Amino acid sequence: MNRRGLLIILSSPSGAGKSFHSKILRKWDPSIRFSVSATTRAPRVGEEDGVDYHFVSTEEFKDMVAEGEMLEHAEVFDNHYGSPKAPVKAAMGAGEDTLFDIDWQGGQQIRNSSLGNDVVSIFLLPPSMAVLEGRLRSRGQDSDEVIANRMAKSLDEVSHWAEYDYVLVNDDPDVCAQSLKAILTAERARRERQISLNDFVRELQTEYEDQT
Ligand SMILES: Nc1nc2c(ncn2[C@@H]2O[C@H](COP(=O)(O)OP(=O)(O)O)[C@@H](O)[C@H]2O)c(=O)[nH]1
Ligand SMILES: Nc1ncnc2c1ncn2[C@@H]1O[C@H](COP(=O)(O)OP(=O)(O)O)[C@@H](O)[C@H]1O
Repeated sequence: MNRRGLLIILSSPSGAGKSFHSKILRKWDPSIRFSVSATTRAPRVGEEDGVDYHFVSTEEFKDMVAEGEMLEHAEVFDNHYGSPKAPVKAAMGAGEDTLFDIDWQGGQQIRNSSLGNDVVSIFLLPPSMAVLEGRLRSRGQDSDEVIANRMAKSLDEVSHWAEYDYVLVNDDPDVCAQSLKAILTAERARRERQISLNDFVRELQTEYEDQT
């Protein structure tokens, strides 16, 4: 039996390194599908529609929610963000893992949904607040005002760290990437084992029923 794909949720305050590590993970294992969120935020330089995000109007976003097309959705930094449901169901059915770069609200909604048992959630912490601000600045994508807003909200996001299965400090990028790969390798093995044990226990039951 094919295993159902895992839902890998990566959260952190803005600038702590979700996009950076999500790209490394997908390069390491190209079978990992990235959940392309819909957002009402304006595209950044270099972001591609349909690849980094589906950039939509507020009206389009609200229609998607009303039609029940979102697995989860939330308002973050005054914009709407949501994860379309259909690609996630397709990936799970095909036994492939989906990676989400979403905030704590989205993580909580998926964990509390009927797919909660399929979730592996990881929270990234910055090594310090000064480094976090430095990363937001060095990314060179956001205005001072946007950076100040993200810094002001970063500790709200951090306050949810204990809701996650794993928490990593993203200091040395290679060390953090190795930890992420180790987590996925172990979680995948655990899931395979669960399936083979389920089958084995079913065989024991059949054997017993045949004998009695
Ligand atoms: N709940 C939810 N949050 C999302 C989704 N997509 C992105 N986010 C979060 O929205 C926040 C802002 O994302 P973005 O504007 O790309 O900024 P960045 O995190 O600084 O790169 C981040 O915390 C993302 O993880 C989504 O589909 N659902
Ligand atoms: N461990 C790290 N050391 C140094 N720079 C990093 C590290 N992780 C990420 N970065 C850089 O910090 C900036 C913010 O990271 P990003 O992945 O865009 O954050 P997020 O997606 O969480 O908002 C990017 O320029 C990225 O290349």
